[in-house]
Amino acid sequence: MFSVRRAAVNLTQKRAFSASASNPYKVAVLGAAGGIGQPLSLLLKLSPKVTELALYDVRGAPGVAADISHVNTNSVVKGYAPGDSNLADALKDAEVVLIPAGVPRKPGMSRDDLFNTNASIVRDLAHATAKANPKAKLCIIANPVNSTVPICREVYKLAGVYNPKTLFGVTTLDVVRASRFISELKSTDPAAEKVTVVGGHSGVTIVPLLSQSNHPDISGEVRDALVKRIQFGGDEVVQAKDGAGSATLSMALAGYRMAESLLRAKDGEKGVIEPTFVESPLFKEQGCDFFASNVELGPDGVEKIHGIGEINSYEKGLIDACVADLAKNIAKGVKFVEANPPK
Ligand SMILES: NC(=O)c1ccc[n+]([C@@H]2O[C@H](COP(=O)([O-])OP(=O)(O)OC[C@H]3O[C@@H](n4cnc5c(N)ncnc54)[C@H](O)[C@@H]3O)[C@@H](O)[C@H]2O)c1
Ligand SMILES: O=C(O)C[C@H](O)C(=O)O
Repeated sequence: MFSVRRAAVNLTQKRAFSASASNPYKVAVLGAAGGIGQPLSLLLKLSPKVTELALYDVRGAPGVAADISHVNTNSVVKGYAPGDSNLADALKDAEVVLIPAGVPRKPGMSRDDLFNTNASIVRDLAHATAKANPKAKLCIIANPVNSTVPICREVYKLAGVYNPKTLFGVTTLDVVRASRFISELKSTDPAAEKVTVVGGHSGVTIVPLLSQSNHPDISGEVRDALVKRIQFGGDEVVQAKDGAGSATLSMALAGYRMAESLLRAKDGEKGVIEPTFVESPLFKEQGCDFFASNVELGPDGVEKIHGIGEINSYEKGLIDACVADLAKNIAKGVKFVEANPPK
């Protein structure tokens, strides 16, 4: 027991000292005191790539920052409450900005039911980012991602600073879940299970391409149940939390993975690929300016958008259902900003 603890402490120290191998990076979390924000910030504190952590929330961020700042890694943590130039200061010089700010679902709600509350929260935070630090890589976690990401594009366009390479909807949780669920089914190591998931981030817009996984043989009712579980995995957590919110801990891991991948790519690492919801040519003709697929990341953000690859007729049906819903979700976000531009 003692030696295990020693090993853990040594690992933390080693990580802290290896920070010099990477460039210094500031990361900002907006909504940092929430269910996702807190564990996400903790994981970022453990990253040797992050040298400064800016934690902003409408309530509680200074306390969360004070707490996390005691973790024994070298990065500096600062908490920011609303007022004066605080939000702009939190955003200034950040390489990556993550936005988990917004309300989560309760049982019986769809992600789209969050639109009325979260659209304006995301619009205003995107507006602040467009003004204070338009070059930051902006990662949107707040739901409904299918609409909040287009909202950010419209806000950036109005500010004259839109760059499609730096706007990301975080869909990493869908592939995290997919690899875990398939590993449970097949009794394998989830780390070895890579499942491509494309489309958007809600219900039928989440399209797992099992034919491209290690188990293309999964078929019939087993396949249908697995696809449904991946598409509606978020509901499992919402129901289990019974009114207390949605996925926070698995989402923190997924958000951390996305941020870390962006920093690795910024540091010049080649072949960094993440699934993410970005402005994409793949289904533009069908009304979907945004689409999640595997994206190769580079120092400037999006380097190359991968196509969806070969799919079977069952998956073609899933894509058709996805595109029909997704186009509406995207249009809803665009219309919201037209009618309610940021002030
Ligand atoms: N993309 C995904 O895969 C994914 C996964 C899980 C949850 N989510 C979404 O993430 C969002 C947050 O979930 P949560 O469980 O952390 O919720 P939460 O309620 O626990 O935390 C949200 C935080 O945002 C803060 N906040 C609200 N308005 C703000 C503003 N204007 N500026 C700054 N902070 C503000 C709140 O004070 C709170 O601390 C939800 O919309 C949820 O649906 C997305
Ligand atoms: O399900 C939710 O509402 C939260 C999140 O989008 C998830 O996939 O867990």
